[in-house]
Amino acid sequence: MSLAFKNIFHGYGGLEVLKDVSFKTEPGRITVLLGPSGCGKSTLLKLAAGFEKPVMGSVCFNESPVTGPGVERGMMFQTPVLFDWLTVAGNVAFGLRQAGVRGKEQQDRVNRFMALTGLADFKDYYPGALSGGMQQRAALARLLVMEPQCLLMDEPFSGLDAQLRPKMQELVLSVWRDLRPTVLFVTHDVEEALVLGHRILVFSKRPGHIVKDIERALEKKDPLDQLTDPGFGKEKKNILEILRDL
Ligand SMILES: Nc1ncnc2c1ncn2[C@@H]1O[C@H](COP(=O)(O)OP(=O)(O)OP(=O)(O)O)[C@@H](O)[C@H]1O
Repeated sequence: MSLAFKNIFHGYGGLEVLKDVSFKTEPGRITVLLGPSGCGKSTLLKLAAGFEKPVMGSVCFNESPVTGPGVERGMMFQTPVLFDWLTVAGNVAFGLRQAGVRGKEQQDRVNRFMALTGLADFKDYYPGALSGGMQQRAALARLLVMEPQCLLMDEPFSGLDAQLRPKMQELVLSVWRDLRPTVLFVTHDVEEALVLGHRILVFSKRPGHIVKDIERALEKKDPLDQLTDPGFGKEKKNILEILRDL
């Protein structure tokens, strides 16, 4: 269940985006990619998802080269990707139907992941009737129902209100406690990186490369408890200093 990036160089036309990036995620842990806008964080997720191939270097999942998208690596975007014409339950069931999972098994899996993401009472709602946070819950349920081993999360909460974000972060932590997926989470928010990350990789400005690899405790408290922890401010300051000096 681990992703390995080896000597990745990538760019678009004449734009150099990633420069010699190598790291391997720990199985069943949350690795956060943190860095300034445009340094290539989302590009790394696209390479992991198999949407693009690196110009140089390799991406492997469980020791096998990534050659294209696969259900074992599920991606979540900043804007929830939902079908407006299907109910929440219909959206969550969509991938299962495509995969030929039907009947009671489909129903059980949809119900399980709607409950896990706090959507049990919203199954007959259409996405347009949901708040942004609920839409992201539905997007997460839709991803989780396919039982991916690895979650690729590209700033999924950056469009949400500040008071909603700790709730969504708690959701990620509770999903992680239940299912222990390997998570690669992109953010440019230092607090979010600290709240979620078991490991934080800090990237330079473009062309992005890793400037700091920070290991953190495995046990994760509730986001609000973490934010008010006396040591939290010091860790945040250390990272902000790294980002300031880039
Ligand atoms: N398909 C593409 N074609 C051309 N340029 C691209 C493409 N995708 C990304 N870029 C450029 O590559 C650079 C890195 O983009 P990327 O989205 O990976 O950065 P990021 O670190 O995730 O930034 P942000 O935090 O702002 O989302 C940016 O300058 C972006 O404009």
